[in-house]
Amino acid sequence: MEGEITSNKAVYTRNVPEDRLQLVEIIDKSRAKVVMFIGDVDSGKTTTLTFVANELIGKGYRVAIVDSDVGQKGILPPATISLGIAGGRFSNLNEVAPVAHYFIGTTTPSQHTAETVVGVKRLVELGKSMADVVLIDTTGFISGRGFDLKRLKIEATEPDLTVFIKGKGEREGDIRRLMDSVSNLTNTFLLQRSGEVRRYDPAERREIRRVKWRKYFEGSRTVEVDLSHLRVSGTSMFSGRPLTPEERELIERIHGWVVLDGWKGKEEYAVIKAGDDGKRYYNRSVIKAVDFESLSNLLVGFIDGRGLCLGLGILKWPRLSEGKLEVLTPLSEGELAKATEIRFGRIRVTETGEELGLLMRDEL
Ligand SMILES: Nc1ncnc2c1ncn2[C@@H]1O[C@H](COP(=O)(O)OP(=O)(O)OP(=O)(O)O)[C@@H](O)[C@H]1O
Repeated sequence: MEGEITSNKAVYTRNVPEDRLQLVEIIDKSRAKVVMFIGDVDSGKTTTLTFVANELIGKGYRVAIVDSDVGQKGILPPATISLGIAGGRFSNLNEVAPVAHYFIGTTTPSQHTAETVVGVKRLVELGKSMADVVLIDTTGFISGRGFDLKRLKIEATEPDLTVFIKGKGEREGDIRRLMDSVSNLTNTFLLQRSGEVRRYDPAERREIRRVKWRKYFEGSRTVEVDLSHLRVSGTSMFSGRPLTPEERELIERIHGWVVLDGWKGKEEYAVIKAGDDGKRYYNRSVIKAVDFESLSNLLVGFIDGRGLCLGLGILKWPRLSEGKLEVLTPLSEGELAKATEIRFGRIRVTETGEELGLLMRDEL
């Protein structure tokens, strides 16, 4: 089973419906530069994209792939959006060499719409400058907020062609509505759903992710991150001025917390407190209280001066009084030296791939 799961679930196959060949012809004839693939969960998006990419490579195209399927990434690392350039034919997205990443910090885009759109846009632009055609893989999140997300991605990247895979059951209507709503922004093409697609339940999807996390963090080591050298983003912690002893005492007295560290921003406070007392009644727009435990094994990203993600880390131990973080990362000294920023994610995960939980966006 492990052998099967170490590769991505989508692999190259020629056993695809006829309309995929028609699609390749359209891309070739129209010289489409940006093509986005949309469909519901397990509808065959990645399998279709892999087929189309290989056909185009066979025709001599230099193909870039933007993998924005954050829940089931083919191009590592997980929880980012990645740009890869195919060096030649490939059977599996994980063979495509990554050239740039954008940090999302979690495996579901629902609370990170803005980051997802910005990331896809930036990597598509980069891909356009490096390849003849950019193929964009997306998540199967297409209803509710997912509907808006897909629309926004299309508005931002202006694909020459957007490929939809026919939905099944109630998803059929979602796909039709989405297609209608963007038909003034992009050319659209509706593909049949392959009879070969197979569904993966949440436990199987988690298991596939577990293997990928483990692969990414293999051979990692703990490094000391000095916060006086790196900017912190993705959280209201570590910014503003430190609390005065009086403020700390007052907050502790009012709320009955043990405050480990805290900062005063323009108008709001952020504190790290020991233990979760379960109290949620305080006004979070005034004070953001972070449980120390929720920082353990939190995913972080190392960001370079261009705002792109160099790689990931797992926060192992915040040494608050020293202004330092101990972070497990596979990045080399040379790569870490390019980081200007450390960004906080919203998933807790171990280096063996065990997902300990997602955090709400406003929790940090
Ligand atoms: N033409 C095909 N022949 C054989 N298997 C297929 C075919 N199309 C899809 N599958 C299988 O169906 C499953 C789902 O396909 P795929 O991973 O491409 O879907 P997806 O829409 O990209 O999924 P996700 O929602 O995770 O992004 C995979 O196991 C894949 O191998």
